[in-house]
Amino acid sequence: MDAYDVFKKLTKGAIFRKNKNPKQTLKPAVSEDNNISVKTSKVSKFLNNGETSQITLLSGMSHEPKTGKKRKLLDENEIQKKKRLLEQEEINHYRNINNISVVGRHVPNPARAFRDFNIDEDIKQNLIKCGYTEPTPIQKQAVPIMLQGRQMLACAPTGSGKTAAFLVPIIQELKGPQKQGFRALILCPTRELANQSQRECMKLSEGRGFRIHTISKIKKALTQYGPKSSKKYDILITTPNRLCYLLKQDPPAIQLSNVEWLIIDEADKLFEDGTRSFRDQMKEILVACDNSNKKIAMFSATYTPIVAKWCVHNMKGLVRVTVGQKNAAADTIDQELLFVGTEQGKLLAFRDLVRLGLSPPVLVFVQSKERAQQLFNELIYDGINVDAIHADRTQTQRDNTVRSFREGRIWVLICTELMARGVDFKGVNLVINYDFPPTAISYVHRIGRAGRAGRKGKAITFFTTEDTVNLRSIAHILKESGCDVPEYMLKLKKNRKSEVKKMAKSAPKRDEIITIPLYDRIKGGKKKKFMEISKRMKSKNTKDSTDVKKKQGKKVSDQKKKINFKTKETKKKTIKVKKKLSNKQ
Ligand SMILES: Nc1ncnc2c1ncn2[C@@H]1O[C@H](COP(=O)(O)OP(=O)(O)OP(=O)(O)O)[C@@H](O)[C@H]1O
Repeated sequence: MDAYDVFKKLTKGAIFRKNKNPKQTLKPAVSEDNNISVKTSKVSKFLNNGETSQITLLSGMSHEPKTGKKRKLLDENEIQKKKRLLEQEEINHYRNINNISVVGRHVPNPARAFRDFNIDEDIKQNLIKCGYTEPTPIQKQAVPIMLQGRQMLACAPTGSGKTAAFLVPIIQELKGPQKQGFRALILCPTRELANQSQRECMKLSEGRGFRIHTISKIKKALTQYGPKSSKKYDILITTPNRLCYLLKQDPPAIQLSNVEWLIIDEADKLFEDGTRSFRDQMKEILVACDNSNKKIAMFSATYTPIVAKWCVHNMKGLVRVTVGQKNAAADTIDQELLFVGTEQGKLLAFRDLVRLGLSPPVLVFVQSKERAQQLFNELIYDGINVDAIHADRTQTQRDNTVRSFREGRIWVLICTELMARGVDFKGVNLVINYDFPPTAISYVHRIGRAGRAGRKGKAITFFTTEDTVNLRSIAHILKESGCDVPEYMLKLKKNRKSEVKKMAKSAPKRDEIITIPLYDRIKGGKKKKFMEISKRMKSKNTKDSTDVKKKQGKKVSDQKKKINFKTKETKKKTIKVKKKLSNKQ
């Protein structure tokens, strides 16, 4: 068999086509392509030193060992490459153990300690003065990103230190006070949160002399920030509502052209759709911040696709950072769902909790300001130091209540959704959702008022037969956090989107929060008594029976009088409470 026969046998069935691109020929013995050289070098590892140096890999391809300078360079490159790979692996591992995930190009490495932050010494000292010994995971990753001037969307659990994560880079970047007007703008959904962030900013920037403003008096603000003002202010922390009011003046009562950093705290709330939508206000503010070097960073404990989509389309070089699971509750909170049957059952359950011993401070969430007032009227006579905070109270009243709660003069604070986001009360031991939260996201924020900064907390959520719409999704949040949850809740049917939306927009109608008046409670017994009497009357049918009837009738009418008196008493009690409240206000 000659060579031709062997070739024919070996290529039996193979189809040969003409090479369409004759330029593409097999690469020479040692390719310049890195991949091949890496592969070949791997092969060369198996050879003993100085052993036959030429290996034929494929017909026509061979590995020629490099000599001298060329070889050294190649080895050096390889070492560098391996080093980089190892470093990246280490960084990934560090991110994993801190539950940090990032999406974006060339994301800066997370810092391990405050000393790794590329910031001035005085800020590091201020962090230590605040009692912070180590950065939290979101601070580890977000601070280096913002210090590089990158735009960011950050999502990290409630109470995980997001405020300092955006304040530290801003303080570093702005360096010191200037007369250029506001250079950083921080938007928050409520004034309580704005005040709180201002306090944190003052602590972290101590010694720098920044003028950090919140808009507390709108009349004063109308003249304070106009074009003719001294512009001696640096950082503005406010709600979109107040800011838009100033922007709408003709000419605008505030200039935002020098804003370098725009921070949107509780971003998903500020991008929420609705009747009193923040979204339109956000548009106006973004137009007013017309500095071409402006950078945006958004922070929240929860995430909605709308925000992510907006960021992807509008923020160049965006980095997305997530700590832990998206939209999950902080793992320091022990969560419980408590079935209370009916509205009346809620008061009984609450009083039971008090009887067993509550350890203040406790936050109680209800769905409306009316219900906050109703619950307050009930609890004020239970000997608990209680107060209520809601949008109908003046700002001064709200500030006083928050201060009293922080200082421990109020043990139980009844509040509405107003306090669900961002507000940081140190040491809140227990959150009670008296009314079921309107959405799973609201649940995460409400219960997030407990278990902050690594401390333990508890959350109890009452639910009745009416509260089925979000039960399943909230039950899943409990499960993901490792809390006990009955299996049937997880298997509940998924609700229609329209139902979920309806629930989020308007709270369900609920019976008034009031202890059933004595009159109503006796009513059932009274009926029973009448039945007994009439039965007896029928069986005896005697003159005596008429006497009994008269006697019983008299008793009942006496009782009625008493009941009337009691209901009058209850009414008086309510009037008293109302008077007390209006005096307080
Ligand atoms: N590095 C740190 N070490 C210890 N405590 C910290 C650290 N950073 C912040 N804190 C504290 O943690 C608490 C929660 O911080 P912060 O209010 O910023 O949380 P958050 O993530 O914004 O929460 P939310 O999503 O509810 O708004 C605050 O009391 C703050 O002082």
